[in-house]
Amino acid sequence: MNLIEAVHITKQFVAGRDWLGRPNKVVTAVRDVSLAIRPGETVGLVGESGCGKSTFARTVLGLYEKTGGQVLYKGRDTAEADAAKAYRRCVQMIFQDPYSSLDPRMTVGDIISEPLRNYGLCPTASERRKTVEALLEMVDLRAEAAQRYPHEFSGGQRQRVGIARALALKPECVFCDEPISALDVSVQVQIVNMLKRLQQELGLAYLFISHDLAMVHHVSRRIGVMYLGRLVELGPGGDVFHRPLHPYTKLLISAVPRPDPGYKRRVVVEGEIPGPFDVPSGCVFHPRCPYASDRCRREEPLWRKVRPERYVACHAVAEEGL
Ligand SMILES: Nc1ncnc2c1ncn2[C@@H]1O[C@H](COP(=O)(O)OP(=O)(O)OP(=O)(O)O)[C@@H](O)[C@H]1O
Repeated sequence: MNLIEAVHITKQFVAGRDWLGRPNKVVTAVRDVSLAIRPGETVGLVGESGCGKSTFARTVLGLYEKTGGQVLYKGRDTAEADAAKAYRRCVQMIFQDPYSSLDPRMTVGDIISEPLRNYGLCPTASERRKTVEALLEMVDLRAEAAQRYPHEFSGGQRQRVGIARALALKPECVFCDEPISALDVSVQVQIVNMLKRLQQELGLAYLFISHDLAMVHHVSRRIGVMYLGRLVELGPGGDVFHRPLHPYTKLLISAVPRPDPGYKRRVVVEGEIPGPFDVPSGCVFHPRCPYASDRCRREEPLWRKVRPERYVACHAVAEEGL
């Protein structure tokens, strides 16, 4: 059974109001995205900045109210109070910026134990101290770190504190929103390896969000590719990375740096992402797509299963019968 299933999730933001305060300008940050996460697996979500990755994660988590769709937790609709309560504990999030996501006025011990206090777990101070120590050890920080403040730590150490806090409630799934992009490359490797170790030890599932397709490929069992709020491709990680179907995924892969100095980057498609207020008709990717036909300009492609576990929304792929 799926641990979490996002079904047809849509999220719109009000971006302008008329003189009576009525919304007259709306941004659709996420449109009709369905994605399931199974117990213990990592699903990567990739796409350029502004394509709606963070909004999707925050909406599925319940940090943003959804405009449409359903979130199921172990098959139960999280609109129901009981399922919602269990779900809130089961899924936690770690954020991109370890500098701003931790309250600078709180000690690391208080930051990590705050969720325990909010849920009435570990009622005594000594129980909380022991739990905090165990959590610090899990993320390779020393017990003394609990008495110190976030500014006394490096970026990588602060991200470890964020991870320890996310683990405090023993979640089954952690949404990792660009968890390493603010860190130095050597620290990125350490954090990714630690996330993998924690996954093994604790049986965690991850939704791993990044604009870096190579990194997403490195950590994920399955990869979803987003463009302008839509999911355009989904499949097993190796398949999406080595045999992409959607022209946009091919564009992302052509942009992945190669270690070979003789390698010439093959730019498959060019052009800027349209703004959220001038979303193209038909397939939203058609202005940048080298395979675009009249049909792509007119008709939005359907989300199609092309083989087991493999989905894509593209007229060209459908017509070639892949
Ligand atoms: N609170 C908000 N109010 C209005 N528009 C928003 C809000 N949050 C996000 N958006 C818009 O929704 C779209 C998707 O943004 P989102 O941050 O989810 O993308 P992203 O893929 O996570 O990009 P990044 O990696 O830069 O965070 C963008 O057009 C953004 O401007």
